[in-house]
Amino acid sequence: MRKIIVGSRRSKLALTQTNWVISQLKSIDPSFEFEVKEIVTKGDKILDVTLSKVGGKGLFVKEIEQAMLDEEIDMAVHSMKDMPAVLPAGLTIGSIPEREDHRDALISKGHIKLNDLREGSIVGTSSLRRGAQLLAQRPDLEIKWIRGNIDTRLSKLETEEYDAIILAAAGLSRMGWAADVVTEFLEPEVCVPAVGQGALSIECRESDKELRALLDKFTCSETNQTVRAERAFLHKMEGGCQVPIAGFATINETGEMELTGLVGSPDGKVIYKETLTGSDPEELGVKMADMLTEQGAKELIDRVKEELDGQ
Ligand SMILES: NCc1[nH]cc(CCC(=O)O)c1CC(=O)O
Repeated sequence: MRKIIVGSRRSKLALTQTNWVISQLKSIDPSFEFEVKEIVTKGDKILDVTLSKVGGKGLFVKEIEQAMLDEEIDMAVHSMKDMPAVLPAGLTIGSIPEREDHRDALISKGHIKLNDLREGSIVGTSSLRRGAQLLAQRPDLEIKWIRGNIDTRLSKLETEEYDAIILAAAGLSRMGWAADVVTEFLEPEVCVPAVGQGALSIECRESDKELRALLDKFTCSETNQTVRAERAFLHKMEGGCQVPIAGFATINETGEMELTGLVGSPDGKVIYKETLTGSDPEELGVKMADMLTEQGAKELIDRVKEELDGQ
């Protein structure tokens, strides 16, 4: 019997996701055994700085990937949103399971909806993407950075001066908290989700054929396609998470893929946003990036990056 060592961050969300994946894999093939090994990443240790300033996405996954290359662990479950565009040599995405809720969720004191928040309300988010899109609709709001795990952020809403916070619906759903805390789910028309939001990425060694055969059975073809289109867009834009970038794809009634891409300025004053349809995920993502670039998105990204570097 093969025993799979699964590396996981120590946060409640990471462990919940990891254990959920393990239970699903066990029901697909009961002949595998699993053991969870907790790993504390740099991203978990740095809690008081903006994510974009401390090195972005890679932060949460690098150490886990090293452990996988060193064969200390065999696989890891990541939030797709936290995955860098390019994987280290020797590793692969073995599975992309069906996507959870893709939307952002507003959680406010007194359950006041976005449009009804009083003028000047303070909204907590550490995401430039969320900040820009909120400000585009409600320039009067004050965006205040907030860091920490989901539970930390929820308690900060209670104890600090925030009127509302925005979190990914998926994380709240996986924790079983969504029904209790969410004031309003923000549809993509209101706030385009982060690339890969709500999806998971199961990473393993490229050479691990046995595990890959199992993981392959757990892949959702629709999620795989749509996330690939979103990630191709993100990769071509070269934005990282230092600039407000959003991307969300679905498969519509006619079976065609529909991708919405967005690039904006952090203050929400400039927003480039388009929706395109197509069938090849990578082609569609690149087409979106080219289109927004033509409109001026690339210059905006370079300008925003320069401003951040100068801080
Ligand atoms: N930025 C951190 C992060 N990475 C993944 C999730 C959970 C949601 C998901 O799987 O997309 C969250 C929390 C959040 O954004 O509220």
